[in-house]
Amino acid sequence: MSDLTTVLEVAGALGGVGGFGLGYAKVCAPRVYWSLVGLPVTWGRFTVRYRSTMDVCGLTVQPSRLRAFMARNIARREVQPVPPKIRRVRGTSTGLRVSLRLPAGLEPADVAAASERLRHAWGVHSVNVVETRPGVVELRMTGYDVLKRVRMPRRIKTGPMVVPVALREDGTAFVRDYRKVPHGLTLGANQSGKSMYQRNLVKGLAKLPVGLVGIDCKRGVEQTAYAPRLSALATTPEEASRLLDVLVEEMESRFDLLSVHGVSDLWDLPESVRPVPLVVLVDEVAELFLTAAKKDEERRDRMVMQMVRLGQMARAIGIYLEVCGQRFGSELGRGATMLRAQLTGRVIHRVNDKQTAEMGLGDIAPDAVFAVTAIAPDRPGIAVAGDSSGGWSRIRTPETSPAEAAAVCREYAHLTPSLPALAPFRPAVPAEPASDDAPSLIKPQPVTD
Ligand SMILES: Nc1ncnc2c1ncn2[C@@H]1O[C@H](COP(=O)(O)OP(=O)(O)OP(=O)(O)O)[C@@H](O)[C@H]1O
Repeated sequence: MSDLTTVLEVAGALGGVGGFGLGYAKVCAPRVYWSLVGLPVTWGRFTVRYRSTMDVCGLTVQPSRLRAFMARNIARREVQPVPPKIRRVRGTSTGLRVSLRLPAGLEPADVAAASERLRHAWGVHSVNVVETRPGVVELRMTGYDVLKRVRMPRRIKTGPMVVPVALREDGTAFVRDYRKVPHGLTLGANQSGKSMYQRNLVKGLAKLPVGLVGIDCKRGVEQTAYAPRLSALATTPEEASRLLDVLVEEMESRFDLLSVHGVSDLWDLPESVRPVPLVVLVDEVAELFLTAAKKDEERRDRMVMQMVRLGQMARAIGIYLEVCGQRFGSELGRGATMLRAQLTGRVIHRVNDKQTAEMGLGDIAPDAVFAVTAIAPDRPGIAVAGDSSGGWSRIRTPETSPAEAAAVCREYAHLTPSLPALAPFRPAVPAEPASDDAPSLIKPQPVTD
């Protein structure tokens, strides 16, 4: 009897420790908890309840006459409504992916409309529906809130101008693919996470063979730290205006090069003559539009016109715009909405009013405006990313400190291209912070080629 009691006591203790361990893992290591407990349970629940869930969620169709006829003659049983056919079920470290072939009569929008009901039925955190091919959708379920503590997936599709920046709420990576969506706009109120987003972007871009050009008219407070990796930096509207003129000249000379080689796109040029792609990072865009005196208006108008020209034509010659600000509407002045229309890669953080959310997404993904207004103030970094296809998703960047981004820029400084036209704008490089002393500035070496 005492042996049995001991065994029960040990089993109880182990159970308690195990239960505590699982409870701890659920809160502090949700990925581990999901892999050990959530995934098998959800997979089982999905398998057992699939047909009935699809039925009650209105995701079944009446069988075809032929099927009904065959069923009557062969099986002699009542014919059931038909749910989408399961093609593949795959567990991931964040959730469960199910690929479904839709029967005639169901469309992806029907499944998307039922995603909230499916989420409750299978007890998962979220269900996102993505059309992967005509007639095939993928249900991307997440077992826990992956945006709470962001960890980027280990395997991410890369490409010559592809930068992983953030995590989507379905557990996949959100990437900026400049060849697909050449120009981007990031909006958000104070403390919404714009700088963190830019930091992640710069950290990714710094590792690619591209030239980075900074325009930061807040006296360079954000972008000076990236100096080792910047080919040019403008910190005042006057400098920005001159830099934009140079970029437009660069664009024109690149077009001449394309015409000499009889191609219409930078990426069609032979590698030996292909100029390096440039990403122009504009921080706090409103600073470029604001004018204190009448005499500044002419410069402002010219600057906006140059940016609109770059927005309209520079994709073909590999110059991409990445603009960031708090608001971007017609109140900024002439040309603002024309420029905004060119910036189709939109990332909108928490904003102060619905009107700003509409400025950001109303023209390209109107369904996403509500999602922006619903971003909670206590979750900085959450944003809604939309593009001109009308699709959108909720994203969040991993936390990256300014020191981390600056360190990556220093590490990849050797990739900074020497562009003679931009040499006058090459920023001074802050010395590596060795102590708590204020960083000193080292003047850049003159560009020789
Ligand atoms: N992805 C994120 N995850 C966690 N915390 C974040 C994230 N993004 C931003 N934050 C936090 O939110 C705060 C504000 O972020 P950030 O400075 O990027 O905002 P901002 O929009 O650039 O603000 P401002 O316009 O005032 O400069 C910071 O304390 C930052 O650590």
